[in-house]
Amino acid sequence: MTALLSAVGLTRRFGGVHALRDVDLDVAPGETHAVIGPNGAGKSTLFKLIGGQLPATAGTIGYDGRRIDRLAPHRRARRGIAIAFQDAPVFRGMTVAENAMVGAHAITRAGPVAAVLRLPRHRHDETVIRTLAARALKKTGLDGWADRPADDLPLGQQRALQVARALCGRPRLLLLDEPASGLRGPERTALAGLIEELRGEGLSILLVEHDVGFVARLADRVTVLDLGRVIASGPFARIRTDPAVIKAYLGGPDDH
Ligand SMILES: Nc1ncnc2c1ncn2[C@@H]1O[C@H](COP(=O)(O)OP(=O)(O)OP(=O)(O)O)[C@@H](O)[C@H]1O
Repeated sequence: MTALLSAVGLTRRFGGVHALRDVDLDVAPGETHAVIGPNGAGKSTLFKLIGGQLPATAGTIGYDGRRIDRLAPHRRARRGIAIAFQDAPVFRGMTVAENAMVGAHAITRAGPVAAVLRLPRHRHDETVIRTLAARALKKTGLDGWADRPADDLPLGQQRALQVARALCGRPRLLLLDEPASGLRGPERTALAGLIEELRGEGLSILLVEHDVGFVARLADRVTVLDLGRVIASGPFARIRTDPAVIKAYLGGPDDH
């Protein structure tokens, strides 16, 4: 099957540091693909390259049959790539629904000037945005919180709100950056259930996650990075016994 996302030879240097070296990775339509690796492996850098927050030093990124690696982040968002960053801010002083709506502005046609001037096409957009937000909050179990200040949300619901915000952009590919980080058992289980539901609806998901149980439950395929390189890729059951993966996580005598 043709991949929805296809990164080839992705490389990113920061001065003398190779954060990513010649990384190939693809996400098939409807697949949940996890990226794991020890601290400093290059996972966040990979996400930023795909989202467009950072340019690559070398390599290409194809999405839906076209190259996107020179597009600005908002143009990638319009094509259906949404990112839920673990540390993305919940805007304080705004309601939960208003926070979710922020994710829809990226894909509306009128843009911010029309919004300020309150042009008719902006008013049309506003109706669309409200509908998208209401749907996303229902899907993420936050509909009961819609009019409450976002500051009131417990951590589990804040993560759900990051996902709701991303869903407002009507993505075909959802990038999730350590969604389970800091969550307790029941919150983690609820979030895993939500991600499973989204996968069941055919959404393609690329997930960076440290929580091995989370990855084992959700990922169809796992790519393991170490020191910026892909050291293994395949189903979780296979990579967990891969000697290179075990060595990367536990360290070997020649690492010191
Ligand atoms: N803006 C930057 N400037 C300089 N070096 C950077 C920058 N961003 C990342 N790096 C370096 O690139 C390498 C990969 O970092 P990255 O944050 O992508 O790893 P990671 O796998 O996400 O790590 P973690 O699991 O700790 O979040 C590290 O050596 C890091 O120090």
